[in-house]
Amino acid sequence: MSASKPFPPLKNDLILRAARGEKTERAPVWVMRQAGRYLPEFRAERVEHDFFKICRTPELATKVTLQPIDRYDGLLDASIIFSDILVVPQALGMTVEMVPGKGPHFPEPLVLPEDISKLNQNVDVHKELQYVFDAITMTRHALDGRVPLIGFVGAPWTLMAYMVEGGGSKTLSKAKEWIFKHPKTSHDLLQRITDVCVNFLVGQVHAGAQMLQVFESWGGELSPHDFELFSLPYLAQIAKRVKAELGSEAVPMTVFAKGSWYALEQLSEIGYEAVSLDWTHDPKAAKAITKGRVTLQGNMDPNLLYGGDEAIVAAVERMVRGFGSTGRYIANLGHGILPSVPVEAMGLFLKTVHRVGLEVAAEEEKANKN
Ligand SMILES: Cc1c2[nH]c(c1CCC(=O)O)Cc1[nH]c(c(CCC(=O)O)c1C)Cc1[nH]c(c(CCC(=O)O)c1C)Cc1[nH]c(c(C)c1CCC(=O)O)C2
Repeated sequence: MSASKPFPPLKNDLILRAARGEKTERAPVWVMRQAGRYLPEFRAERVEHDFFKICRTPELATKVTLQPIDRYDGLLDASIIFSDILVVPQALGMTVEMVPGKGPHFPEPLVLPEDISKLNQNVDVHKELQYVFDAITMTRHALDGRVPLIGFVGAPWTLMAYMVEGGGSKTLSKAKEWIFKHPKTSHDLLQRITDVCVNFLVGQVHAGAQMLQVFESWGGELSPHDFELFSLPYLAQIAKRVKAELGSEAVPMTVFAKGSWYALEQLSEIGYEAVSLDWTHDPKAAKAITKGRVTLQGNMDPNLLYGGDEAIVAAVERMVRGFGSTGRYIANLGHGILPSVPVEAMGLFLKTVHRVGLEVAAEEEKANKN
């Protein structure tokens, strides 16, 4: 697979325009974890293949990335490459298993500060993560220009937390012990993860990714003070360095710091075109804080997809009317879609975003003429 063969022309660039702050005919929409277990066709692949086998096999990653695009034909305005944030700890030399029903598991997490010496030095992303680049290039061709392809990484604090906790955790007490007791080693570790993230994102764009998202899924576990010390500087560094390295090839970047509502203003000032919001933000309040500096993405509570048709429609109305439809807005959920959501509920969410988005766009145009 080579990135040198030209990619098919893009037929739908709504999300790229929305991210760059250009006017759109309606708000674009996609959903975090749109390829995943709520789709029966994804579960069928998982019966056959281990999770990381799918990630590591470009044909399989391409196939599942396209599953939601095909099923919700014409309703999704972006695809996101099928992979996981935990491929970066793997590239750093750690073993990560995906245990069905339990989630990620690291048999040998980082326990003592000196354990970071066991991690690979100077990670060559082309050696360790070439399979992601190949999957991106293959998917970009297979998409045939239907929608843009998003690449992603986990943010350094979230990845460090997994590497120290050894998996999910309710309290993050081990990772927090590190930052409080061993701040210097923690910063060393965060910097090493950042360096890999930067090279990995640059490589994803060279392979064909048209937009990038950084997932700080555990941002909200930090106090505002600790977020400013252990998350924000690395998020800022990633945006700055990726853009500098890509130069004229730079693509729009989104930051999603789940739970870090207190940092919205700062997140809108560190070089990302878009900030993704969880459902604890009120749309109008978030717009007032960010003052049009960035595109906002989100933010319906994913659990509303269990709430029945009426609740879904009402929530989409509130969301799209709150954010507006034609400027600096990308519709999404406030976090990943949950595994037991009915496929019809996702369909209704997407259709309603389109319908309300077009209605609001027409109203906005009328208001602008008056
Ligand atoms: C924290 C995080 C992870 N992975 C990811 C995050 C950040 C987003 C978030 O906050 O949810 C990101 C991610 N994970 C996955 C994608 C693929 C693209 C997409 O969004 O469709 C993306 C973008 C696939 C996946 N990643 C995972 C699955 C399910 C695994 C399976 O099939 O067994 C999928 C489809 C596994 C995973 N991977 C991770 C966890 C905690 C789990 C287990 C929880 C769960 O099972 O949902 C780590």
